[in-house]
Amino acid sequence: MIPKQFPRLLAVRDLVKIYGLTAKSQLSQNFILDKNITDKIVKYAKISQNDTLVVEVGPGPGLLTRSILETGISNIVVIEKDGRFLPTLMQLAEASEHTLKIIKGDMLKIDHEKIMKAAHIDEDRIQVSNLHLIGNLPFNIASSFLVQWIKMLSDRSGIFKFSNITMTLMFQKEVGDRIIADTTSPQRGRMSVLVQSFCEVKKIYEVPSSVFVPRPKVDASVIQLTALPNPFLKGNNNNRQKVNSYK
Ligand SMILES: C[S@@+](CC[C@H](N)C(=O)[O-])C[C@H]1O[C@@H](n2cnc3c(N)ncnc32)[C@H](O)[C@@H]1O
Repeated sequence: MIPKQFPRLLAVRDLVKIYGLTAKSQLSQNFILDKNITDKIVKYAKISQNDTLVVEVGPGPGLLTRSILETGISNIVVIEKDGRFLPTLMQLAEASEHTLKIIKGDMLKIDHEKIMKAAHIDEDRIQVSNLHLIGNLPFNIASSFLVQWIKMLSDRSGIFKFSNITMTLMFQKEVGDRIIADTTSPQRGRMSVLVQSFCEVKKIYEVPSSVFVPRPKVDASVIQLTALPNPFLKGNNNNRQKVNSYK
């Protein structure tokens, strides 16, 4: 369901000009200002209304966010470190009738309770709910994000307590290739083994450097990671029972 106010919002490209939003290289800001591309990312990500919560990391001026909202999703929280984007994101939040909640913060340091609070999700619902984590990640720290999230996924902490978790994340192509490399690939390394121990992985979209503003030196790819079932969760605890039976 598309909120009625959306067509009256200024185009993100114009908002970027109006607010003088030049990219900050230290925050690895390479924007996508072409709605066809963000719509495709969302389409290939298969974000659905079954997703209880969508969390977007680094929304920037918010074009990918608009594409997500247009799926009719009812709950989205975005975390953005750069305060300059707050006015454009707030316009979008108002137009979405507050389906969109904004947190200004650093995703590497944030207390995930803050995300759960913003989303109004209580602990009881988490174990039967779906989380979709999405983002055109800042290339310079994308691997740090992923390693932190896999660690949290391994102990099911923070937002990784949800029972079903899908992540749709943009990486620079070379990093994406390492994440999905199988045992026969020369690109296989620590990152492939770590991520594939906890997730099914696939490349869903290749994005040439020419679609970003400013244009980075490298191409990118969107990788989808689906968390493998946790053997220690309720209803899925065969391993734990096996351990107990030896006592
Ligand atoms: C590659 S840009 C993508 C922007 C926008 N999503 C797009 O596709 O046009 C990365 C975004 O992540 C933000 N960012 C960088 N480091 C961050 C962090 N530690 N926590 C949250 N956001 C961060 C940047 O300010 C920027 O908006």
